[in-house]
Amino acid sequence: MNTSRLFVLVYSVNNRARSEQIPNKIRVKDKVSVSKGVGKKYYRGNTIAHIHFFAYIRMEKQMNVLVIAATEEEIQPFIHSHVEPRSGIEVLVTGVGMVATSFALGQKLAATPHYDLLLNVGIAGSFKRSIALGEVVYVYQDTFAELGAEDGEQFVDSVALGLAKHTFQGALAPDYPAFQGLRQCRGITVNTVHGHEETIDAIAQRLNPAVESMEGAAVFYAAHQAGLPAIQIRAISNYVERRNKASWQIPLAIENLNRWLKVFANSIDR
Ligand SMILES: O=C(O)c1cccc(C(=O)CC[C@H]2O[C@@H](n3cnc4c(=O)[nH]cnc43)[C@H](O)[C@@H]2O)c1
Repeated sequence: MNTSRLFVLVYSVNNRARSEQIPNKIRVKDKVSVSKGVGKKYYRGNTIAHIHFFAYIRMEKQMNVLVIAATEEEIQPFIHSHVEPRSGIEVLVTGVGMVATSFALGQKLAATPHYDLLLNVGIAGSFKRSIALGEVVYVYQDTFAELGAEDGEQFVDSVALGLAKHTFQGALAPDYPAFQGLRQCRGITVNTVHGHEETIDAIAQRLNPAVESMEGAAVFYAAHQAGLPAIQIRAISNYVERRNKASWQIPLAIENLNRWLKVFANSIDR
């Protein structure tokens, strides 16, 4: 259960009653300069006000999160260990790639549009050797990297063509321990995983992404269309390089991703 605190302050200034709701403790401390007791006086701007009533209310609200993954394999440990109906977490397995993701998520949101957060999780490739294999990262922006046209050697993106937006932002992370200390990365989403030195150099020069997946931008796009916040969390399974599947560390990435998911679920389930 996600809880939030609400302060209700009823006070009078020059015998005229006023009230306000103050959504967290810090702001109360900021605003109430003398005391929070009934009958006490405190300063509001230049005016002395008289407090009649001060209540501290603990509100409880279920936060509904849709966790979206391309394959069941990527979130199997989490599915089996944690998700309970009361936690407010639902899982959607879409299939690999932006087309499968868009269709599955579009269908889901048409049937159930009530989510507070869409959370895209999965493994991903990294363009940066400074990111360790297995590291869990927060992808704050994602681009449909192939959306556009070729003009000889040049790539003309869909915005330059006047056809479509190609880059979408994720939401700001909630103030949960799970998000603290995560590396913030820019991502690209592709149909064809980069595996050729020339195209890897070209995309690094054009967009300088940190990570690559096959679904991220599709989730951000769907969230944008539906008016819902979306967050993308990826665990790095491989470097983007000439195809070398033997060096991919999928089990490590899945293990770390699922450990992160547990911490996240505990945050919203408190
Ligand atoms: O065996 C291969 O060559 C191969 C080619 C494409 C994809 C795969 C996967 O197993 C990907 C499944 C899943 O993982 C994400 N992912 C992981 N690494 C990358 C990457 O370097 N570039 C793009 N996506 C990646 C992706 O989101 C898929 O859903 C194997």
